[in-house]
Amino acid sequence: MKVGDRHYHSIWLADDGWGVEIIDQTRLPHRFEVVRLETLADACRAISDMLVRGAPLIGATAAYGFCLGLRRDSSDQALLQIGEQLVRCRPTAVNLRWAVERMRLVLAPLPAETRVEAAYREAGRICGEDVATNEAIGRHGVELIRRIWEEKEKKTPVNILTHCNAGWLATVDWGTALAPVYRAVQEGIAVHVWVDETRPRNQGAHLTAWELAAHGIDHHLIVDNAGGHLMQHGMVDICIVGTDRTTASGDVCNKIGTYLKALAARDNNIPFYVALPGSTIDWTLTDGREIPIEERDQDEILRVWGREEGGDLTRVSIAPEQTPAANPAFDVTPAGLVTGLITERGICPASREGLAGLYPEEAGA
Ligand SMILES: CSC[C@@H](O)[C@@H](O)C(=O)COP(=O)(O)O
Repeated sequence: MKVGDRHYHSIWLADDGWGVEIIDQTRLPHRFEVVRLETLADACRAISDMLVRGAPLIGATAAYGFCLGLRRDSSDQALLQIGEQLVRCRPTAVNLRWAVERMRLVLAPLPAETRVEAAYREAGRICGEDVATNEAIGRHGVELIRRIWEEKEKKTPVNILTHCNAGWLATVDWGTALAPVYRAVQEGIAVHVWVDETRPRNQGAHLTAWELAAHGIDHHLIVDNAGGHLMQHGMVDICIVGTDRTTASGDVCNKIGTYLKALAARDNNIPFYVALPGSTIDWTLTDGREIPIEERDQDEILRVWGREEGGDLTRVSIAPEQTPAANPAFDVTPAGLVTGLITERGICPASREGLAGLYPEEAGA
């Protein structure tokens, strides 16, 4: 999507054809910095330290991490070790495992000396498919927004609430939850987005707001606790969020705080949709409580990053020095609270039957 006048993807191959370039998302919105990855360790650090984040982009980075690792050693043993190292970087987003398994499956049968080239080809394919998938999510999801727009007789913008960042920065392009929003804007539908700040890492304030501002899309940043109030006062027409892992029965695991938004939406009869690519479905799980929830460093809660008036980036403490913090990074919204799942294959109920209808080959496997 757009950064200034240029069209960017969130990850791309450098001009030399082997280095990998990413946007350092820990520096946004204050600095736009491109970082070059040259080794498997670089890719692992980019994922664990969240220079890249968002389930689909984590998967894409892992695929390129595989390429970088294989440049050093493309033996059978390395193939296993690279995958294991990548999978350990972050536990919740299943796209990481999905990408690693896909790379292994393609590369394992090949002679070692041909693996590097094949790995780059496959990583490129994963990225290309991600763009097409998210574009399709946008095409299906926009119909929900259009329906509300027509119900409002096209008189006032459709108010969409979103949590965390499930925009183009979280994928290779387009985003999942924001793809229908971008599409709506392209089709001339008036939208306004309520952007949850998304403590503690503020992906809403730092990334979603930045993306929307760059595209001139009407939005307001709100604190995480404001959503329920806005819903009670008729100021939210629809919630659309992303997911890091969806069970075969439609439970969705997303950024911490998503569940509370789903509860408030249910209490206020507001449709609550989750947008996802097929690669985010974990067909091995039927109960969201089995999803591993990442526990991150307490520092993310106890200190906040910001820009001083002079322009320098700084970090300040916001709690007493002796206060410990607990930092679960994701929560699970049970399928019963989800109005529907927006996928690249269409929209379905958040249920085993709904998902099986769209992905019969996976559900039956
Ligand atoms: C299309 S992204 C869906 C999710 O990955 C997104 O909503 C999210 O929770 C990201 O969490 P993050 O911790 O920033 O990686």
